[in-house]
Amino acid sequence: MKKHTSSEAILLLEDGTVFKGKSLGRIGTSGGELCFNTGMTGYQEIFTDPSYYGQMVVTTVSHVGNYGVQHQEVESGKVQISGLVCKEFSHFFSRNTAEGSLQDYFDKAGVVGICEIDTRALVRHIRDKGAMNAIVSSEITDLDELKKLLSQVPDMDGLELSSHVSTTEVYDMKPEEAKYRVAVLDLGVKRNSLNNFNQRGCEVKVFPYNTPFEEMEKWNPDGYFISNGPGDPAATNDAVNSVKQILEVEKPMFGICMGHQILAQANGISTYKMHNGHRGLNHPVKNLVTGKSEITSQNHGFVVDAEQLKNHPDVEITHINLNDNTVEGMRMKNKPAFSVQYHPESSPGPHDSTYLFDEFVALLEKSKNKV
Ligand SMILES: NC(=O)CC[C@H](N)C(=O)O
Repeated sequence: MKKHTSSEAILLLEDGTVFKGKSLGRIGTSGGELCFNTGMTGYQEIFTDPSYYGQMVVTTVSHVGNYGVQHQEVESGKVQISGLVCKEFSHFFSRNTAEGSLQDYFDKAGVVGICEIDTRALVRHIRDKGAMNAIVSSEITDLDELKKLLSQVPDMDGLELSSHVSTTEVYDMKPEEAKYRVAVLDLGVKRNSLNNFNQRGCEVKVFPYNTPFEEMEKWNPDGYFISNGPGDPAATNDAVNSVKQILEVEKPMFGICMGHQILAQANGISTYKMHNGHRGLNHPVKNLVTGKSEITSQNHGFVVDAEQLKNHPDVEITHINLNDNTVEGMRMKNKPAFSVQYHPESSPGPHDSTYLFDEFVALLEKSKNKV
């Protein structure tokens, strides 16, 4: 294996804080919103999750890259993060089934990153000060020049990003025996959500983020899935309009993460940006319907307003986060529509919450029998 030689790299935060380290991935410059993920494993799934588009990921696990990469461990067709910030970046990998190194993978994908920095100090800093933009460079050392480039990185608040990651063509994924048809509004869908539907006998047709409701309804689906995705849910107007129309026909609807936030918006409930998002694989959530707790995979920076939800006549809270009591799930009282803020498809993460896919399929079955 050839030895990789890293050059110096700089990470500059919006508040002027500077971290110096070594380069990883492609030599270059890249900016985005800095966010940290506390997961201990599953880096390739995280880096290819479209919800991270426009964000630079700080990993709190200290070693990244040591088990290489594999083509089937992706959540979309490409690497989506705008940069990686970590402590130890391993240029060598040891796993029998690995197909290559993370370094080569990033180099090919054009991902710029920085390693050998004190990620504990960095995470404490953004945990206290809140989410902020940053720029990483392994080619520019002049801080004034970097500051200028950083000021051009857009603010996540108010930013529409689904159009950058959604499919442009409608496509279909069919299990051997398909019993139900699920139309997917792709705001940045993760592959494992689609797999979970296929595993339960659902054929899925995936539509671009701005597909009008009538277009999807022409396929005559049994139900709708509103996917996860990057950016500010308040800036994703087309999806909110489609969801309002889906609610009118009263077909089963399931939303995950961005899809959950869009369902809230469609009911006139607002979302807001959190001081720090939830990103990791061990977030405790309580299901208020069953009283059971589950350990969940999470990745979000926005959240649904709990007070507005509590006072809404048609919607109720079904799940809450046990760390900070934020809303983690809701359902409509008189319509077959529900959603969660976290990731039951996990990948990576624990599988405590896959029962939600079963509950959706039960709704599909019930609504089929009604017709
Ligand atoms: N994973 C997601 O769907 C994230 C939703 C939204 N972009 C947020 O950050 O809250």
